[in-house]
Amino acid sequence: MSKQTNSNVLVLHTVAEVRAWRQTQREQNKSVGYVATMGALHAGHLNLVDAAAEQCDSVIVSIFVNPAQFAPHEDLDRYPRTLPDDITKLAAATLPPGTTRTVFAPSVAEMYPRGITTDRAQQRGTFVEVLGLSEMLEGGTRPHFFRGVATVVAKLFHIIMPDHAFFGQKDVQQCCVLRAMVQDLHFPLELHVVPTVRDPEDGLALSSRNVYLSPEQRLRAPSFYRGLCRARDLFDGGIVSREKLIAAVEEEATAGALDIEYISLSNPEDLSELESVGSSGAVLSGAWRMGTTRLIDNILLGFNF
Ligand SMILES: Nc1ncnc2c1ncn2[C@@H]1O[C@H](COP(=O)(O)OP(=O)(O)OP(=O)(O)O)[C@@H](O)[C@H]1O
Ligand SMILES: CC(C)(CO)[C@@H](O)C(=O)[O-]
Ligand code: BAL
Repeated sequence: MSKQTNSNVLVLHTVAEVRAWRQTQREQNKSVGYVATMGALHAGHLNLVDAAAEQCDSVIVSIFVNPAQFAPHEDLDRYPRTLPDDITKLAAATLPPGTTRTVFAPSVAEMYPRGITTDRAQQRGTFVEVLGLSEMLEGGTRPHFFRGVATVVAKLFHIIMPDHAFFGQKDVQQCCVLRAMVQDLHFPLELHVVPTVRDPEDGLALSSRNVYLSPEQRLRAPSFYRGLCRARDLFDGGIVSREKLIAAVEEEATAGALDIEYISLSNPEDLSELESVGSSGAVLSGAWRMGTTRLIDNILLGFNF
């Protein structure tokens, strides 16, 4: 049942409601900008909403913790779920006057009519896989992950039919995978990558999973970004070698006693590992663990999306 909350956010829960809403936007000649999220909204998400509102008349945010992108041992059950707060934040966002604000918060059954389990061997039904780009980096540690992301985002694109979709650079490989999916499946939309929003004090990339960090872990977490900044300084000074750029990140991350999972210098087109930054630029990215929490970050060298 759709609901107008806080007076300016329309909250929809079913595919049928979204289809009816989409038809109205079409009849009113409103362009639709879409932001996909798993909720627990923070300033990074709200920055995507701002970007969507700058470009489009009507902004829709999906809030759905997607079981298909979690492995059985991951944090699906404890992932923060804060729908009422999320709606309040969207209601309070300062957007251009007249911007229509809508939330799509479906149930798992609505999104996966055949059911969904995190046990991949037991999954049934239709899935989307972007081969090649999904296997390395994040896909190396989370082999189920991009299949789950591509599947749910393809479903959401079909349901919402946005003109523009906005994703965060923090999840850089996700942007590459989804960009390829849009191209391969001929989705009639424009995909935008929005820069990472960081803590203004210490530069840690905002992430819903930061709430898992203890105060002591939170103090150490920004050392990865400090390493990325040092690598950027080297690159700006003409250093392009993989060894030197990665060593700069490694040194800072080691000083912060981070448990590094990978540090990568990769080609922005196919995410293959590079020996040096060439004319197409490079993505310098990585993942690390702090106890049971896993965080990621990246910077772009010599190119922009
Ligand atoms: N700090 C950020 N800056 C810009 N975009 C962001 C930031 N954090 C998340 N996003 C983007 O918001 C969208 C929804 O992401 P999601 O709901 O998973 O949030 P998250 O903070 O990345 O959570 P998680 O901790 O699960 O990775 C994605 O496109 C993601 O890249
Ligand atoms: C794109 C997404 C909302 C799909 O569930 C998720 O992977 C995320 O929040 O980045
Ligand atoms: N922000 C990507 C969602 C995930 O890590 O599950």
